[in-house]
Amino acid sequence: MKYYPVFFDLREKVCLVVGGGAVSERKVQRLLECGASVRVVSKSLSAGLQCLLDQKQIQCPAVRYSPNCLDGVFLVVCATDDKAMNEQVMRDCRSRGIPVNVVDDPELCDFILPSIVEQGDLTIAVSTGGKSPALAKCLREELECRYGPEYREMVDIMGELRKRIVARGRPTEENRTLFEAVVYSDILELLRRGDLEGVRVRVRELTGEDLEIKAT
Ligand SMILES: C[C@@]1(CC(=O)O)c2cc3[nH]c(cc4nc(cc5[nH]c(cc(n2)[C@H]1CCC(=O)O)[C@@](C)(CC(=O)O)[C@@H]5CCC(=O)O)C(CC(=O)O)=C4CCC(=O)O)c(CCC(=O)O)c3CC(=O)O
Ligand SMILES: NC(=O)C1=CN([C@@H]2O[C@H](COP(=O)(O)OP(=O)(O)OC[C@H]3O[C@@H](n4cnc5c(N)ncnc54)[C@H](O)[C@@H]3O)[C@@H](O)[C@H]2O)C=CC1
Repeated sequence: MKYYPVFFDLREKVCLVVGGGAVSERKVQRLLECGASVRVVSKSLSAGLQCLLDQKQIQCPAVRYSPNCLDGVFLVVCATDDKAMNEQVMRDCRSRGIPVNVVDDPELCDFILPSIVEQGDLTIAVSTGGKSPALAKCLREELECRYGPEYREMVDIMGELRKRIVARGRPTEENRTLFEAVVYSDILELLRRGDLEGVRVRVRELTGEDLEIKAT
């Protein structure tokens, strides 16, 4: 069994979460962070979900699930503790071609969710192919220590440099050599030390670009 890892752009897309407990709340939080428009259908809501509803950050169009809850929905996460309900949601999604995650049953899932480390626009996703969420979480905690805020700054620097260097219109091979020189330089170390002037000097030496380096 091999999963296909992808990064979806969920902005403005409607995502449905069925169930309103602690697990749903975690999934809803992540969907909101990614800019999704989140609908929750559940017999009850956790305190956190109720709060999101009061703040109009989520919609709760129904208390009882029915197949028309799937109208206009891009993807579904099903997190009830009712196995029959989970199976029904999965079948309805299948027949409409909507990808579904059933949290307590990988066999019913079209996709599973990884454990995630984020530093700005850097995302490191860990999956054990569904074998051990506890191990995925443990690795995530380790990676969080290893990949600190300097990576957020590094990604921003690389993003800006890439824009400028690609705009020069030179061959890809030449650009790649430049990007690699920056990535493998001591810039990460300088960022860790907070030596922003040092970073600016090094970027200029390596690429000829004069970037304004801001602490984030
Ligand atoms: C297959 C998958 C489907 C999916 O949900 O997408 C799935 C399934 C199940 N999880 C279960 C339990 C737990 N899940 C967690 C935590 C997380 N689970 C997540 C993902 C996934 N969980 C997918 C596979 C990911 C992979 O490939 O590794 C994470 C990574 C992401 C997220 O949920 O957003 C998130 C960590 C977030 C973080 O970094 O903190 C913890 C730990 C804790 O809560 O402390 C426990 C208790 C400890 C344990 O059991 O390991 C159970 C048994 C339920 C029961 O006992 O009845 C099942 C069902 C089964 O395995 O059959
Ligand atoms: N994948 C994961 O990360 C994990 C999965 N689980 C599993 O996820 C499931 C949910 O866990 P919790 O959120 O802790 O449970 P919970 O009991 O707090 O929440 C279940 C929610 O589903 C709603 N619900 C139940 N039947 C429903 C129906 N027919 N229609 C609509 N809503 C309905 C309930 O009102 C409640 O809001 C459990 O089955 C648990 O075994 C548990 C831990 C981690």
